[in-house]
Amino acid sequence: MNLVRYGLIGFGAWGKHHADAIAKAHNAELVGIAAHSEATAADARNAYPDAFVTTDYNALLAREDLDVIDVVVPSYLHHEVATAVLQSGKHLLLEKPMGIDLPQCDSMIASAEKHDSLLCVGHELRLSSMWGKVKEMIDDGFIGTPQYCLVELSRNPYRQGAGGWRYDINRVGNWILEEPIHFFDLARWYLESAGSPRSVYATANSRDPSRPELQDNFSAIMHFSGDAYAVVSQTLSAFEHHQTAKVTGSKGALWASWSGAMDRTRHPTFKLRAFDGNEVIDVGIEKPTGELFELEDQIVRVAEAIQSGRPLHCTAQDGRWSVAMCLAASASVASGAKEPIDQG
Ligand SMILES: NC(=O)C1=CN([C@@H]2O[C@H](COP(=O)(O)OP(=O)(O)OC[C@H]3O[C@@H](n4cnc5c(N)ncnc54)[C@H](OP(=O)(O)O)[C@@H]3O)[C@@H](O)[C@H]2O)C=CC1
Ligand SMILES: O=C1CO[C@H](CO)[C@@H](O)[C@@H]1O
Repeated sequence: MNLVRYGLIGFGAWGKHHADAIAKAHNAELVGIAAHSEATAADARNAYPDAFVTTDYNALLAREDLDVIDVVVPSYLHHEVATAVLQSGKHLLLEKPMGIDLPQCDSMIASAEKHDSLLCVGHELRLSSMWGKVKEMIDDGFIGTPQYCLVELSRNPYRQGAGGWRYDINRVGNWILEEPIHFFDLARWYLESAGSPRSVYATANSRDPSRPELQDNFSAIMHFSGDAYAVVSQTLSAFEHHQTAKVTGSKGALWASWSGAMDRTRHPTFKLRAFDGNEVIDVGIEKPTGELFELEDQIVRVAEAIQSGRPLHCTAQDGRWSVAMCLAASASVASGAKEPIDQG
């Protein structure tokens, strides 16, 4: 089968990992890269001398030898760049958050439908051998009817990002869209049988009085249409990177944990323990898990969707839900009240 031809827009901290994952993929090739500054373009040329490199993403999009464009730019540019990709008629892998507001998400969904393009959003944790195993065991009925889910992270502070975009509320949207968005996505996925997320109550605070709008500590309780609920909690005032998910049901419980020196380590420790109502077992995880591994699987999975129609792990609608949950949580932090979640 022909290799799927990838173009990449954005060659920053995470974009470089995307490039590496595309170059490694058995079913893909990295044909071109659009960077922003000349300095970043020079980095891309050095790392990938055979690739077409430009500082104008429209020059990349004008090429006819590309099947899919992978967009890894600061979040406030997702809508602008993704729209140009879809208008060029190519498939799209777009990093999370899908957009920083819901009209952006809706217009990208409409554009993908109009151009008959695949639109995958980069919630790669769904492909994890461990976070995905939790989902598989829930769906197999291991814990009975799922009723409660906690996803929690304790980590070191965010990086600034190119030109400081991650610490500028107008460009980042809010900090819930940065990392808790992954956990809202997991919680909704795990509690899928409980119906749709309906409302959220959230609270947050900042460790730095000069930027109260950027909140280091964040906690939310999200209610589903049945009586199930999820708790998402994160602190950025800690050390290393330690993530936990606990899911309980009418019969049993699952407890997954992951720890690394940082989010991008290739040498994490991780464990999944499971209780079926009778005994506690350690569940074997067949391959390493961590966002670099999941990113590699995501690149392959999108290529498979193009080659053979394999369903995407995370659709545009899933990406929109994740943004909707974060925006409702952000509104709740501001209002101090429980807020409804947009149902689309
Ligand atoms: N799914 C996940 O687990 C993760 C997702 N992300 C998401 O990925 C995105 C990028 O994050 P990250 O890599 O950390 O951010 P960085 O700030 O490190 O990198 C962003 C890059 O985008 C480039 N850029 C800006 N404008 C353009 C443009 N018009 N054309 C081409 N390139 C452009 C910048 O170029 P220059 O350097 O030249 O200024 C920079 O290199 C964000 O949306 C973030 O939320 C990030 C980490 C993990
Ligand atoms: O998963 C992630 C790791 O942290 C980054 C911020 O530093 C996020 O952008 C990202 O989504």
